[in-house]
Amino acid sequence: MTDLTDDYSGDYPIKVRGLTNAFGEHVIHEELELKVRRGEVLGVVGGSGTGKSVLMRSIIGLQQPSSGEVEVLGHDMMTGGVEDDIDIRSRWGVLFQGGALFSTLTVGENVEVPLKQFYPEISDHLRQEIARFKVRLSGLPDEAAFKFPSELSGGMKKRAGLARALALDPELLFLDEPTAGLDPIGAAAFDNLTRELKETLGLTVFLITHDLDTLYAICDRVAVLADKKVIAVGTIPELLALDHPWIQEYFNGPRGRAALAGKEDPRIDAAVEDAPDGADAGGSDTTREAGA
Ligand SMILES: Nc1ncnc2c1ncn2[C@@H]1O[C@H](COP(=O)(O)OP(=O)(O)OP(=O)(O)O)[C@@H](O)[C@H]1O
Repeated sequence: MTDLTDDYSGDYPIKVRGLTNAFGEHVIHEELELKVRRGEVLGVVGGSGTGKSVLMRSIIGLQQPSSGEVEVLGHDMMTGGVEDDIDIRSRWGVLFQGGALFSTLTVGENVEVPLKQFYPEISDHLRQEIARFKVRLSGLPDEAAFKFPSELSGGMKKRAGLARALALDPELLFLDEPTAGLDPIGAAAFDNLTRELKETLGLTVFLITHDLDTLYAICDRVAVLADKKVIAVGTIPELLALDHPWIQEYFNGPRGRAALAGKEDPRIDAAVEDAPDGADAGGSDTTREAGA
């Protein structure tokens, strides 16, 4: 892996070393390396099927890798004990693709689920109050707490999923394609919310996305998955300087350029100017639907 920014002296709440994942003969990751910095929003990009979700599942212990090391908040996810595992799971929140809300529970009750699981001693009243606070924190109106997922718009469902991910005051937040399926205004609002929560709550965010606007708007660095590995991790200007065909096509192709339009970051402008040739500069498209 090429880590393009080596001027960092802080700690890494997520460390992945030599990770290999395979389903039968199908090798998804081979000796993958990744380190996530404390307090950053790390965007994770890559073509469809490159294993972004499998990587996230490996980090949070939902996927048993074939080999390698995964360390989260100092905890070895491969060999840690059950008690430790339970403790560590209360220190992160996850927003899965599609929200993964329980359809028979209201939004408030969905947010209460992890509170009940990890803090059964909390009174019903306090638990409900905490859940309603998380619902508001996620930008939903108070009354949304009493609605069922089927009564919510796609954007509201994402926010409800976010409220549940924030239930336990996590240090780490995992977001799997949080803006997929949202209209551009809803997606931009979700981006802003993510950034605001990251800054006010001091979160470290692992964010899988195909959404170039999200990358430009809120990601401190971006990790690129290809060839079964994280081929590079760095800021967008740093990635743009690399002569890798997928990276060039992704960031410097028509959708990448459209996402860039309107951004006033001289570092990015300079990087585009200096980027190796080869990207298709023609055409235009809706950047919020940008796929890989
Ligand atoms: N439980 C599983 N059993 C078998 N194969 C799986 C399983 N989970 C994922 N895969 C395969 O692993 C590969 C990577 O899947 P993954 O969902 O991580 O891709 P992704 O990069 O997140 O894709 P997308 O951007 O389309 O969401 C795919 O080929 C997928 O079919």
